[in-house]
Amino acid sequence: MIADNICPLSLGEHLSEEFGKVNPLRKVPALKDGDFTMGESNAILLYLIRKFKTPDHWYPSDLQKRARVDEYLAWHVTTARPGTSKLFWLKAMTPYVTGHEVTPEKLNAALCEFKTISTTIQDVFLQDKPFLVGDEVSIADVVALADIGQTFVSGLDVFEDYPKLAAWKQRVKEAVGVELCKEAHEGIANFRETHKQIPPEMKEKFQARLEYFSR
Ligand SMILES: N[C@@H](CCC(=O)N[C@@H](CS)C(=O)NCC(=O)O)C(=O)O
Repeated sequence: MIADNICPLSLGEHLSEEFGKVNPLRKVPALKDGDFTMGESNAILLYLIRKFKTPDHWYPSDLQKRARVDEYLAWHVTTARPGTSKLFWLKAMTPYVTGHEVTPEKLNAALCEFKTISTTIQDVFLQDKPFLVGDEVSIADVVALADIGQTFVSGLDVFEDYPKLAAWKQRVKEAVGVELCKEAHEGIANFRETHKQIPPEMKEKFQARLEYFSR
C-alpha cells in the first residue's frame, strides 16, 4: 500500500494502464491469481475462502448461518460502506485536497449517518452475541471492522461511544490474529504521513469525489 511514504492511490497508480489489466474497475483491492484477475473486496474474500477451503466459520456452510453473513454483507455494501466512505472523504481527505476543513453542516450530516451505521451494527447485527452472526467469527466481522475501525483517521473513536463494539473489536482482532490485523492496517495507520503530498492532477480528480460526497 505504501510506496516511498506516499499512498499509491494518491499518486493515481490504480489509474495506470498496468493496474487496469488487473482490475479494469481501477479500484483496490484487486487480486491476481496466475492469469486470473478480479476486483471487488467481498467477491475477492469469497474467492479466497473457496480456493483455500478455509475453516467453515469464516463463511458457514449451514444454510441459515451463511444467509446471515450474506445479509450483513449486502447491508454493508449498500449502507455502511457508502456512509463510512462519505465520512472519510469529507473529514479525512478534504484538508489534503482543498487545504481546508469541510463545512460543519456537511460534516454533521456525515457524522449523523455514521452514528446510525454504528448503532445498527451494534444493536441490530451484533446484539449480545460474540460476533455479528453468532458464536464464531466470520467474514462479516472482518468486513465490518475494516470499515468502521478506519474512522480514526477522521479523528473519531467510535469504540469509545459503543462499548459492545469495543469488546467485539477485541474479539475479532484476536480471532484474526493481532499481528495480522496490525499489518493489514499499516497503510491506513500511516494515513496522515502518506497523504501529505498529493500531486495537483490527483487533487483535481479527488475534488470530483468530494463534490459527489457533498451532495
Ligand atoms: N466496491 C469496491 C470499492 C473499492 C474502493 O472504493 N476502493 C478504494 C480504496 S479503499 C479505491 O480504490 N479508491 C480509489 C478511487 O476510487 O479512485 C470494493 O469493495 O472493492
